[in-house]
Amino acid sequence: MARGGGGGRGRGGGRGRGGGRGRGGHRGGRGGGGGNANGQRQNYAAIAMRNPRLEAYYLDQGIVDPSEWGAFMEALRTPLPSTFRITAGKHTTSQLIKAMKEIYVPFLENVTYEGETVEPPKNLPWYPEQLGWHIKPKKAALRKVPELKRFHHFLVHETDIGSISRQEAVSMLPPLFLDVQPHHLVLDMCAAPGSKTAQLIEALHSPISTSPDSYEPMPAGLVVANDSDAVRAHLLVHQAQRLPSPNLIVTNLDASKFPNVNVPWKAADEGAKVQQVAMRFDRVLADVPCSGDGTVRKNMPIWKEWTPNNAVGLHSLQLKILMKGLNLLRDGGRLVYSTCSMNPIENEAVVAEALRLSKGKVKIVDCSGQMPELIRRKGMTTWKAAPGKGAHLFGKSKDVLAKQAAKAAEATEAAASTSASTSAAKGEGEGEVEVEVEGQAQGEESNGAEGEADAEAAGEPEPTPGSPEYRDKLPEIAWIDNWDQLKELDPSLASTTPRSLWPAGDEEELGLQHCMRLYPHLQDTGGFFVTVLEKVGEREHEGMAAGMIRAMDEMDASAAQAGEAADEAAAPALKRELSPSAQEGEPASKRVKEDDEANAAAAAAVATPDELPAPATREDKHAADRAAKHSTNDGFGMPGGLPYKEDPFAYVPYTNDQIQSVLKFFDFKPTFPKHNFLVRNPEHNPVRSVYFTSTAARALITGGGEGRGPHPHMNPLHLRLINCGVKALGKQDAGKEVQLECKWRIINDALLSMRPHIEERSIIRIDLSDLTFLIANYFPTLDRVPGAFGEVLRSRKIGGHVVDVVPSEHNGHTLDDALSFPIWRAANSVHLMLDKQERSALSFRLYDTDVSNPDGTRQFSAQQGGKPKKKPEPLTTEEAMADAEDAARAAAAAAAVAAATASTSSSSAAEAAPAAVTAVTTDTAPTTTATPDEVDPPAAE
Ligand SMILES: C[S@@+](CC[C@H](N)C(=O)[O-])C[C@H]1O[C@@H](n2cnc3c(N)ncnc32)[C@H](O)[C@@H]1O
Repeated sequence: MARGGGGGRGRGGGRGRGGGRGRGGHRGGRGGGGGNANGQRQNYAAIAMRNPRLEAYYLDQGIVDPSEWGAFMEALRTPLPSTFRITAGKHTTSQLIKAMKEIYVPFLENVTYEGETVEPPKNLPWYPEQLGWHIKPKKAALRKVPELKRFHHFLVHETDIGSISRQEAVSMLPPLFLDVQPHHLVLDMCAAPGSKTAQLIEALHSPISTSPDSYEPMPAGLVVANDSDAVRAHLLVHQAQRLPSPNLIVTNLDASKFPNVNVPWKAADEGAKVQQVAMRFDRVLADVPCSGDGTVRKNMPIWKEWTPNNAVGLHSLQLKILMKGLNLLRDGGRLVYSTCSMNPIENEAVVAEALRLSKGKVKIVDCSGQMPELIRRKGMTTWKAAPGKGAHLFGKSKDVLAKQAAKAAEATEAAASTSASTSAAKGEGEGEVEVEVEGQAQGEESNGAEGEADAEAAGEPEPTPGSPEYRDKLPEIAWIDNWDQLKELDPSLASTTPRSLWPAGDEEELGLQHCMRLYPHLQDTGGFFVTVLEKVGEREHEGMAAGMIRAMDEMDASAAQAGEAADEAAAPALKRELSPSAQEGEPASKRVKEDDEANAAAAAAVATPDELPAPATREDKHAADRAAKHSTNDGFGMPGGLPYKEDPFAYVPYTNDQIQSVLKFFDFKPTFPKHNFLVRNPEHNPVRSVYFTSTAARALITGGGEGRGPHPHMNPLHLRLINCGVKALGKQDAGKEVQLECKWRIINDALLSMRPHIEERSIIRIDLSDLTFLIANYFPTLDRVPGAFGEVLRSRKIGGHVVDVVPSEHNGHTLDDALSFPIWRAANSVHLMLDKQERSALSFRLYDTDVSNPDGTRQFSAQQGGKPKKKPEPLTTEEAMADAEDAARAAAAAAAVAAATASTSSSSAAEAAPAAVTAVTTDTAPTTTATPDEVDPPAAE
């Protein structure tokens, strides 16, 4: 098998490749450096995969048995396999599983690269329903070996349209342990770039514990995905478009200050009244910012930047986020705390303190019986802390003093036989020979690689990894026994160091052994930590989503009644307004003034302390936000006090004439949640695009009281809401001459949620040959559309329609499951509302070629994977890996296009072999980054 990067002890040897970019971010690493003890610059690649301080730290911590040390370190120095998940709940799901097992695995069975057999893709044994996969070949092999290249193109394409997600194996674990059900309110506290959010959305719509194909278009629950970094939060919005869901809300807050928000809620009891209640979540994911040393296999700069201090600096924030998550969890609810760090300071120490602070209200769940194929280690019940940079602590720490005394004795003995003294100590203690200590004394941090390099240069035999002799060659770590000792040594440092860094003796009692540690050498993954916590209470409680929906239903019903009554009452008033004689001599200006006063009084009456009584004018749409920023409510706050700049989120009354035209033209059933259309403009009117959310999302967005200025409600301000739901309707211009009954078309992203609510009589049924015609032809004139489909089309009104493609055969190709698509029937032509890439992906799944492209090659969007609004900030920790994947993906895609364009023949074995994949059918709602709005408005006729 070709293992990327080879094995061995990893001292240099040019393995420094792949992985993330050189970024500090939340890791807190210093970067830079690269000079050795003699001031010479070292080759980055030569030191890229070793860090003696990291080894010393983790050997001392005892994170794995010393006998495993060699395997552990070797795994850390070996590139990660590529891993991916097949998206659950899509119509593609079972077909893609089938394609992997029956087509790609056999197809890739006898592939060799540089004389070695390449292992075909394998299932991740612990991932449910065979949805998780990994493949190990080197990236170069993916580019050079035709069979692998072919497979890679398939992965890239399916990833772009959301049928496959590339994600590190261990990063897939937290959502699985969270056990999300369709009725759950889920909070993803630190969500960007969103790989776990995608799993949460999938689980909400299609719990994989049932069937991977079961899909609920609009479940009762909700996923609130939050990230404090505005650019990354927008990146998350962008990523989430691959899995469009009316049940997703994206917010941009410091998770440690996530506010309590009120939502309308009604108990199930008969006669219960709608109340405003603080929202509590059934499930919370706290995948917190961390030092990320578990990602070192992909994130090479960590080798260089790692210091014990990175973890110490994050501990308090991690604890605050976890405590906030537990506060927001309902009784009986479940929270998963995870990091991609192996450091107990960021893991067990945080969980232990949260349990202590929760005073018996929270417990760790023993998940050892779940996913038995997942090889994991128990949580640590004791650990050490090294909170300072340390030079001054070194001389005084008991542990270090004892070791230094021993070393000094050894050094005296050695001095008799040799005068060689390589890196002379200039620190405080005699015999303090570590180069790093010298560096620290000057206020610098070093990873200690220099000392090791010196030893290596001296040609000494290498001791067994993990042995005491091995440890002796590594630098000392300035361990401090407890907070009191730190206070003695450095009162100032102690004043800023939390006591919770150290174990308190109650760790086993707290159940920390039930935390789960994943190490790279166990199942060829990254390093990871995951713990499942449960708040004491009734586990199977229905949660709040059902009550929120009941409340919305009741309020909608009363609003409808009130509306009817108001209409009746308004009729005479309107008449009076229109009749000069009815004004009874009262000047109009007086009436306006009185109305204003009455409105102001009404507004004051509903204002909560959160709401500020400064009505903003339409022009100054951020006034409310600026005012709110100065309020005491943390929910408005952002690090740096950035103003909230989003356009308003306003639901459109279903009585609106545009919405009415949509409901009528598309023939929506009474079951359709017609109150859930939302717009994003100050006028609160459908202008260009209309969005659609679930009812629980509407409850959250419209809760929190009446807003000010353009913002109709307060919760979007409290939450710094940046995105919700799916884009559902796009306005279509059909030219001046054409009178449209309905100017709106359904956007493909939302069709999956809307299709079940459209009357069957309005759906146009077509077969695979008709679909092929639509894929292959852009804007064919109506007279060219063949058969019964052509006849039906010509009889339909101009406007948007929905076609169902029924299971059928065409030219030896089979469509197994029905598909639905939006089309636009223009005056003289018809158009399938999919962009170029969606057509291409669909066509490939159906026919293994692109029938919309004359040369049959795959077509990618101009911007691979689309483009976020702004250039994203450098990514940190584990998702740097995902980012690296993305970069690789983009490059591979470009290479694929170039290669495919250059290739004139498809007769190679690689091209021909997976033809059987044509049995694979497509999903009902393939998604892309470009909406039909942007790609292909039908030509004006
Ligand atoms: C480990 S990453 C999350 C990865 C993500 N869960 C995924 O699976 O794609 C940590 C995230 O936390 C965010 N973050 C850092 N500090 C935060 C805070 N105080 N509140 C919320 N998010 C924070 C970072 O911007 C980063 O996106």
